[in-house]
Amino acid sequence: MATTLSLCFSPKSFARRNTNNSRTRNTNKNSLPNPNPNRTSKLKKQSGRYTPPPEPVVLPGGDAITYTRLPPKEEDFSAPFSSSQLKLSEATPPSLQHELQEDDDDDDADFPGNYKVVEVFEGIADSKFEIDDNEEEEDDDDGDEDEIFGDGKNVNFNEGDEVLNYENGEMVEDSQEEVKEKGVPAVMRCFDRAKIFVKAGDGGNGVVAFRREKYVPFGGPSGGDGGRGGNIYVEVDGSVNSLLPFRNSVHFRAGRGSHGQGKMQSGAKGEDVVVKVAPGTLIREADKDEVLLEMVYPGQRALLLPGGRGGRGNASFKSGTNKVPKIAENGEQGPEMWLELELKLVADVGIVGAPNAGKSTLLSVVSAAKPEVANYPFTTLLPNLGVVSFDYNSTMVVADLPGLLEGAHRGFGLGHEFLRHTERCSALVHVVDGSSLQPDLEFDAVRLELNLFNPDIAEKPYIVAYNKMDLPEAYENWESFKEKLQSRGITPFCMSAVKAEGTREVIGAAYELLRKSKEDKEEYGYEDGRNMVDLNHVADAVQKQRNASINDFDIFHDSNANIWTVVGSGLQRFVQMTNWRYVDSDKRFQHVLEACGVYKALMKRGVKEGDTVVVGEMEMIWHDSSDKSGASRMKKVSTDSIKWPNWMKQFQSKWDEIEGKDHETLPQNGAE
Ligand SMILES: Nc1nc2c(ncn2[C@@H]2O[C@H](COP(=O)(O)OP(=O)(O)OP(=O)(O)O)[C@@H](O)[C@H]2O)c(=O)[nH]1
Ligand SMILES: [Mg+2]
Repeated sequence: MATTLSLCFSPKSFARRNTNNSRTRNTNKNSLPNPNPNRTSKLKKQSGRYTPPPEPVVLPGGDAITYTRLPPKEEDFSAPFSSSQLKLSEATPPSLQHELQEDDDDDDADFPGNYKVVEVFEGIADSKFEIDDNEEEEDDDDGDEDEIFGDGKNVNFNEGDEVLNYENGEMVEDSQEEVKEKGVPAVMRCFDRAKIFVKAGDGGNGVVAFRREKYVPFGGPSGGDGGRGGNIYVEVDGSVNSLLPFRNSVHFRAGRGSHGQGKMQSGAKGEDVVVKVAPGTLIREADKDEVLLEMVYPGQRALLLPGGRGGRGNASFKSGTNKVPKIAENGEQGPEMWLELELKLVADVGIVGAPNAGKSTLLSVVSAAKPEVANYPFTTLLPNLGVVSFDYNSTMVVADLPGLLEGAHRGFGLGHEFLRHTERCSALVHVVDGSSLQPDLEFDAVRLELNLFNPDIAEKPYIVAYNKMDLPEAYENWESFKEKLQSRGITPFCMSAVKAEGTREVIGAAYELLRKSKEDKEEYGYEDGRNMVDLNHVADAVQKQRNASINDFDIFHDSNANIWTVVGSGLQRFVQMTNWRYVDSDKRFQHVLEACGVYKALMKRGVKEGDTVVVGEMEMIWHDSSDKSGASRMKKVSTDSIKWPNWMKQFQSKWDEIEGKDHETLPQNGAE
């Protein structure tokens, strides 16, 4: 029994696909003129709906990519806190705002590019910036997307976009999750996560052209291939130390390859796009846990998404049996994805402890960093980094983190915002305030918080530094504290950070832990980031999927609706690259389906006359041919039985209207 697939698009199903599937529409866009010339202006109107974001606070010296500290805004501190949380207005002396402002100026001198005194990345939250993802998705599906690059209008806040709920002036705590974000005034939130959209360039289309030259009769096919689409790279830029630039640029689209031209001219390659990130940026696919890339060392570069291949022109289809091929391919679509970026400090040692324990004081005496030190909790609002150098060759980066409160893992206080930065540290220094009422309980409470936040952090090697030994109450409690810890197998250090006594021993011990952990890592060949992993593995995976054989496919049958769906990435790519404008495309399509065994497999599974068969974005009706001659199946397919998809006709009439009729008529099947 001979068999064919009739290319009968049902207008209904096409309409459905057209709205839901951007790939379908892109294909049409490539192959047909824009039937709606007003679309560009509509787009502009859409983007005009967004209220332009207010100018962020920018440090002197041009575009700031790093905030040292933003001046607190009145409204940020006016939010009521739950009773278990510390009220910042109480804890912060009135002069703080002024001091912070002064600090800004001082710190600027140290930027960028060293860790001397660096406090990192802070975002301003403003509900005006809220744009839901769907809206962005809509923009993405727009036909004009290739021309838009980092439009600066679509802003996506992950940390700062929370809208707090208040009832009668009281904050409504719906769930534990919400508590986490509500405890922190917006101005203190750390802009260390960002969501961006990346899309590699589509390949340019190949064209059908024939050589026409005087004295050269039958010049033959001369349609050139389309150019390759641009690639998306991710690169670590040492001069960037926050994700702040992604507040304004959310979309990164590489250029599309140019279309081929006559006289065998291939299209130009699309422009590459390099996304620059700060050292210590983790990249995940949005809403997935797996880390795709870990960008640590300045200069590291990863090919993330390779551009689509250019479609072949008709010159490439010339063969012994077909010397005048009227066929050319669409360019391959460039892959696209939403990414989540997360910035983690690249610190070797993290200083943790309860608020007011003396963490910042310790950092200030062991490094050149000048963090804010004051006698009230939550002096440190953002992590501070300092470089501790023992000699020329041995240095380490130490991060002083905001104090941890009981319940920090659930979001109380500020420390939870930054705990994730310690995930990357090799060792911790746990500072205990010796002058507190019960230092050992304070110690246990902080350890518990670390454990509850992430057991991996609690398992890191750590030093216990009992501080404020110059105060009598601390001195008195030291022996009992030491004994208690020793009975648990921990040997604590004592120090007076403010007098810089005992601090060298503490930091020396931390360095020892660090050195040991580095040695362990080197054993596993993990240390040199440049050789650590093949950073192109994401692109390789994309490429592998692209190179999937056309013969690898699965068939799914929906017996209720009599729909057969043929799924295979090779086949789907083939369908996407088929340019239905050209006469020979349909023949080739039928031929390939037969050659790769789709017909055979369908018949084996029991496909019947009139069943719907879906391959990629094509929907077809199965047609059993009654011709039983011994000729090959493809020959048996009468060209009359092949119908152009309905949408071709619809668009042809629109095109006629727009162009005023007198253009080259689309070739009709069977017209040869
Ligand atoms: N007497 C004495 N006071 C100290 C010592 N170390 C720190 N302090 C004081 O303790 C207070 C808090 O010090 P910070 O270094 O700001 O404490 P912190 O742990 O960074 O506090 P937060 O950033 O708020 O979590 C300041 O007034 C310091 O001067 C010490 O060894 N002896
Ligand atoms: Mg501090």
